Amino acid sequence: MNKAIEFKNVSYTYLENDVPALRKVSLEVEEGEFVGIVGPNSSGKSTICRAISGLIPHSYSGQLDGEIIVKGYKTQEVKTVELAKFVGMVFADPEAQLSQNTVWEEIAFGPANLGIPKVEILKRVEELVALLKIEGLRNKSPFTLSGGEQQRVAIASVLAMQPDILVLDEPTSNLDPQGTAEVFAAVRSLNEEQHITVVMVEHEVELLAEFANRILLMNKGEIVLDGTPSCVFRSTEIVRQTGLNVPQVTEVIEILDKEYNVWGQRPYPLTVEEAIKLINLSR
Ligand SMILES: Nc1ncnc2c1ncn2[C@@H]1O[C@H](COP(=O)(O)OP(=O)(O)OP(=O)(O)O)[C@@H](O)[C@H]1O
Repeated sequence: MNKAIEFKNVSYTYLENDVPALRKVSLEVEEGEFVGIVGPNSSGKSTICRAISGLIPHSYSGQLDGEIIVKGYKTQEVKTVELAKFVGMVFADPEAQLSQNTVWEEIAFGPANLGIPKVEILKRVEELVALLKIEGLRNKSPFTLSGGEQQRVAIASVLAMQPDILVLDEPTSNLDPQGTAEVFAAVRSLNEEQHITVVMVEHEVELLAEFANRILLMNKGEIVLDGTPSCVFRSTEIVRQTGLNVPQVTEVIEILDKEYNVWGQRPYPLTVEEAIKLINLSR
């Protein structure tokens, strides 16, 4: 397995801020992983995303120590336009990422700026509208779409640059449940079928528990837990100490177990499906 992202002892303090946003963070992400980042407000989640995409240090002022290596390149030494060929970044507000008259032009915009030949751009746009299930929206204005559709267009326009790594910073925080489900389904298929490495900051712990294969729990600029969703969300005490909730199913089973000792040696489930499976297995 090749490393997609490496943080070696990374600390970062924004200019005019006394408190470091990242404190000696070390991290290795292999190609093809789907990493979910959770943590309370101000714990450093967005800062990690900015550091992966090179916005830190290139577009933010502050003190960066340690080394960040993306696809073998030290981000400190490579311009953000160069890094954009490896890393695509999607933000919370889909509308703010859109600028063109039609969905087609929106997706073609990035590669056209890079001077990619028109035939290649055509091919990429057609592949992406199919992949993100937005074929019917090609000629529509991005500004007339639903939040979920807009976010999928934003993801498609980032993917048009063919990055190996997709970083999403709370991509569903402005979306309704339907839009959230659309974005998660799209990201899962990009990860599983296109083998794109995914790093996703998300408040929806239930969905991350189901979709990600690794969770980082951040608190006060540090990674306090790093493991499979099952390993992280079953560390209920540590998760709660940071002020976060564990998935609701896990919480209910834990309460029942503590009160009535009904769960035995089985691991606490993270999803309803898992709970039903574990209950059926023990019948
Ligand atoms: N542009 C900035 N300038 C100065 N300080 C910043 C900036 N962005 C973030 N910070 C500070 O860095 C720390 C970490 O912020 P960050 O946005 O990475 O946290 P977060 O976990 O993403 O929070 P949230 O969940 O609220 O978005 C916070 O103390 C925050 O105030």
